[in-house]
Amino acid sequence: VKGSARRKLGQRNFMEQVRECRDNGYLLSSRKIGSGAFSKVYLACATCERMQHAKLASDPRGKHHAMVRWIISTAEAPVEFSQKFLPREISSLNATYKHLNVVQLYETYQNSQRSYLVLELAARGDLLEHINWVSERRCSPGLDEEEARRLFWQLVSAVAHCRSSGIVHRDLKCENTLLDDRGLLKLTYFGFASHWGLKSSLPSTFCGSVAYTAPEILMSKYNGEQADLWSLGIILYAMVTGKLPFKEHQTHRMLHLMHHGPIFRLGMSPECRDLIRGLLQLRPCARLGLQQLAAHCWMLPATHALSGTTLRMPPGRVGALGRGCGQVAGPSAPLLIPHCCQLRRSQLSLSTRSPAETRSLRGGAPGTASGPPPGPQRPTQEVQALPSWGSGARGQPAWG
Ligand SMILES: Nc1ncnc2c1ncn2[C@@H]1O[C@H](COP(=O)(O)OP(=O)(O)OP(=O)(O)O)[C@@H](O)[C@H]1O
Repeated sequence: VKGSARRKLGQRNFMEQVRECRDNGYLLSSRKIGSGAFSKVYLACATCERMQHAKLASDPRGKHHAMVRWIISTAEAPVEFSQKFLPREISSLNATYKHLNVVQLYETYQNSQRSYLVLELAARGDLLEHINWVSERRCSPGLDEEEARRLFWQLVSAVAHCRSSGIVHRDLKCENTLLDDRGLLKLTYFGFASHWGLKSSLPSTFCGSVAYTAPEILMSKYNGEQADLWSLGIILYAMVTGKLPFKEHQTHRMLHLMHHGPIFRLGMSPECRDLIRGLLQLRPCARLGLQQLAAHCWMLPATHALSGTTLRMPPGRVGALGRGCGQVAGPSAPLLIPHCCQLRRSQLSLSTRSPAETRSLRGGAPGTASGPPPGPQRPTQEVQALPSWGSGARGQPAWG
């Protein structure tokens, strides 16, 4: 009886959401893409009238038909979530709008019960799923360096764009980078992001997931920008090895591992090792800066492989010169960023795992799914090489 009452309530809520969406110009599909602790993500499309909305009409990809609708039951969410993280997410996505590698937020609206976010659809799961799936298919952990370079380049480009928009992400990890149906990487989840100039440059809260967290944050000496560079190093290592470089639950053991540096597998190119080492420097000021990272010799083939637009780095954000084999561009030198990536299909047989399977990969956190995501069926047995072993579903923060 309890179960059927809950089902009825669920149906009534869903019908309310359908109505609220229609009133706001969106048709909600019954297909749930996934759910979080306080959210449900559904596929939706805009009505013709809604399509005239400025942001939808100027979608950089011109792909208007598919988008996700993130519905957050504000009534059920804790105050901290609805008053702190959600507004942060929205303002960061607004600030970083119009970059090919950052998830686009088209619109938001809310009532007393719910907040609705209309987001660009990234239909192919996250980077973690992709790495695990490719590893399984290749029977060898990690992506090949060419593919890793192409994806990493897009991530660096997204991070550089965020910086030039005044946003420091502070929770960079494989699970927070999604892939769309063209295999383009989309940075998302800005709930822990900080804006330059709003407060002091040192964030006061510990954000993110331990496995991707920089040592200075574990030691309570914060600097969001340089910590993001550490996380980029962890992500690159994860891409090319299919593993996390440092895996310990206790902070002091984690710091001990970090102190010894990452262990590289045979076969990894010296350039790639050099880049990872440059990012995984214990001292934040010794870490490669974004400009140096983008100009590093391991990254350079990506600039040839991708047709590009130019991106100027924010002034005064250039790190120390001359690390490793990276060639340092001048402070105002434009960086090539991917404009339209010519990615090979064979390299982009991305995840079509259902959210339920995704959850099991992420450590069995709660989440439901109704219906598989689009694309060909994939084996359900996944390599669990890269558990998201931080502190929660998608690495809920370990609050200090
Ligand atoms: N723009 C998007 N395109 C496609 N799928 C998305 C998009 N945004 C979120 N999702 C998927 O929807 C699911 C739920 O995401 P959501 O952000 O609501 O919760 P979560 O962050 O995964 O969980 P929690 O909030 O509990 O940490 C995830 O599996 C995520 O991959």
